[in-house]
Amino acid sequence: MITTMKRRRGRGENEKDAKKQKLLNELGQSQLPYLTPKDDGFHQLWKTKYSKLVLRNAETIPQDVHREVQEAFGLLQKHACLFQDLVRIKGKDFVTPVSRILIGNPGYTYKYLNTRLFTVPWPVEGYEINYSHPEISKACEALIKLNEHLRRETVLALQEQNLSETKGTEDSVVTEKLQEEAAPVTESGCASPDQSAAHVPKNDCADLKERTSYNLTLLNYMDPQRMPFLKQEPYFGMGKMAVSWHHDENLVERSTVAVYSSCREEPDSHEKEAWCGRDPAVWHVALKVAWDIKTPGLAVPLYQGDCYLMLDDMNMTHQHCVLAGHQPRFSSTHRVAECSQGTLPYILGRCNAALENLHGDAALGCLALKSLDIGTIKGVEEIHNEVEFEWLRQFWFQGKRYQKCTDWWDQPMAVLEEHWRKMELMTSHLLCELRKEGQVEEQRKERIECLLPLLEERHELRQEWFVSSFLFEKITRFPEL
Ligand SMILES: O=C(O)CCC(=O)C(=O)O
Ligand SMILES: [Fe+2]
Repeated sequence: MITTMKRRRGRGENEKDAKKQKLLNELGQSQLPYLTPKDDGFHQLWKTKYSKLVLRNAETIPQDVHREVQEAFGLLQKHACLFQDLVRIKGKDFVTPVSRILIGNPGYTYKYLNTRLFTVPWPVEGYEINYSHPEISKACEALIKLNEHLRRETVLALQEQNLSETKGTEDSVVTEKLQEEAAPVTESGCASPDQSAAHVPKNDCADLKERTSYNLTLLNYMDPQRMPFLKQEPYFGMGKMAVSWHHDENLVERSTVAVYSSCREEPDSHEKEAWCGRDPAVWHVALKVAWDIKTPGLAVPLYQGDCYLMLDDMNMTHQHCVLAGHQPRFSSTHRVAECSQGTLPYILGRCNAALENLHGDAALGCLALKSLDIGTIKGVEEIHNEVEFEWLRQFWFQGKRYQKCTDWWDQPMAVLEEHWRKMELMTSHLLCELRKEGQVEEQRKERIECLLPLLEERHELRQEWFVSSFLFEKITRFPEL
């Protein structure tokens, strides 16, 4: 818990840096090779080293999905629902060049680069959701529909890849069967209970469902004309990047990431053959094998409505980045977020557990702590830090952005804040108790030793948040500085 909370630089990051530096040294001045579709060997490279990247051209996606999703992008933009994030990389704060919004299951959150985003809920049964405008409701509906489409495509793609390992004439018959089955996925998530397990040996049923049930999508938008200071891709010379090299974080292990890409085509005016390497006017997703400078990189152009899938463990074995074209572009990136500590019911449960140690009535001012056991104290103060830094400050920091779309988080956040206030009281009660005379000295020492690191952490994190808020305010309000 505590380690995930820290915004400070961890040992892992330093090791990664050293590894990266070693690669850069080996590389020296030269640039690594990469292939695009106009290069010989592009398809061969894709097939051999990037086989878990699957492209679904726009033509394979139903027209109504395209229409509704593209309309949704326009509506979200019209209502100014997308925002640049302040993220923290290697201990430093950065504002992302892309603007984002998270849409997904009600009460879910997704943390990337130390920023926790909260979902604008898409409509699922059993939840009443107020949207601030019917057009935002419409947009969320389109995205859940796209989500379902991509989920089915993913099941098919995973099954096809496993089948491609089986031999001979059976292939086409089995593929046909699976395509029929992938359409309405049953409650169990398998194409058909009696067939799939036998044909898909590596992905057992429950697994397959878990690793394809996207629970949220992170939408990205960027207009390159308005972003003159994009970073150059450093290893291959691929040109300007909208999103730098990374692995997607906080996903269920071996889960697929599915991306819908939407970008108007360039009016056909630029010199087609004037460049070598990738076409700088066209958006691309680029991939490389992690920590490997022998395998050439791959740059795949993305045209209006194209989708790509990063299947299975591809997000772990490879890194990806997004190369900017000339036109504005939206993408919707569907993920299976690892949410064991990232949902509203989870954090409410934690708070309730902490408040169990509170005896009495806050309103009447007669409060007491039930137990001063070191285990209990530690547990409570950890939860106190968790709700403050992982939830409340994250939410406060992002200001009123969620209210542009929905009031969904207002009430739960007020409840969490109320819980946090009680925990503040609990800490001050605890400190009072520890100051009291007449305690067994040994016990008192033990309690202080258990409490101190947690209070120190709270203090440091409050300072960090203060500095970040100040910086963000400055950057967003006075970008010219
Ligand atoms: O826009 C894309 O194609 C992918 C963006 C991406 O990699 C991300 O949001 O993590
Ligand atoms: Fe990504």
